[in-house]
Amino acid sequence: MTSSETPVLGLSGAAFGYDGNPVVSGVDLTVSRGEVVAVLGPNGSGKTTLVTGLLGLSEHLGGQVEILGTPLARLTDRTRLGYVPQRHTLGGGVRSTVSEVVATGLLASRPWWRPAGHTDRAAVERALDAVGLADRARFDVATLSGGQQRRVLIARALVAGPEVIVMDEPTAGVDRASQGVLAGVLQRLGRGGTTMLVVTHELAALRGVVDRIVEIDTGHVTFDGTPQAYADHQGEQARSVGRGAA
Ligand SMILES: Nc1ncnc2c1ncn2[C@@H]1O[C@H](COP(=O)(O)OP(=O)(O)OP(=O)(O)O)[C@@H](O)[C@H]1O
Repeated sequence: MTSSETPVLGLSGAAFGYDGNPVVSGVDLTVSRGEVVAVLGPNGSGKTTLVTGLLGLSEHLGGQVEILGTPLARLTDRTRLGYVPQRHTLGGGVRSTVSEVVATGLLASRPWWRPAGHTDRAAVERALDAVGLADRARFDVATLSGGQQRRVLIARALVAGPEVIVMDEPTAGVDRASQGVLAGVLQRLGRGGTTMLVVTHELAALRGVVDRIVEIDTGHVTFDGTPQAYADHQGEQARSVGRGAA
């Protein structure tokens, strides 16, 4: 058990990368229960490497990383983290209903020999309800729009009841109206107390949803604070560039 004061994520001097080579390093980051944190930064700065490192999908190459009070290397129950991967929709190759896709999010927590029961079906219904797709449960996923498919993937990440959800660009590549719907889904989850770490290039789409911004540039954290402080920081940077050009 973790107490409510135990940070959901606690990183100190953390480094993550590939094949032994760090891409992000020196990351100090503490995320408390219920926080909704946007991770911003230029292309290739290491945002995905950082968040996938928390999921054990990129290599942890240094520093301390604790998830819900447990060192990353000792975290055996991966269902405590939910993950919505980057640029992912559900193509037409696989014929599955929306419910079936969401139910795959329960596979890690259910022994293979136990068929889905009432509790599992109720969890799928709750997750679909949370993303506003309860009425699409029996639809073939391939018939859904890109934005709706993202919501199916969010439901899949939610269904096992994770304590933190990591999302990699959930609003990228969908039209503005769908971005608004997705932002509404994230806002409801955030208000319900779900801790989220959201990599995004589209901060405007998530205005009012995130309560903290972490900026990564060339593998290092270059800002960590509130959206208002970030706006001030950007204004200050723009002014100093202007002064340099004058
Ligand atoms: N699987 C991998 N193996 C080796 N290097 C990788 C791998 N994935 C990413 N990289 C490298 O790590 C660096 C950071 O990539 P990363 O995807 O973390 O950045 P990002 O900030 O998420 O970028 P974007 O905004 O474009 O998604 C890049 O130089 C990239 O080429």
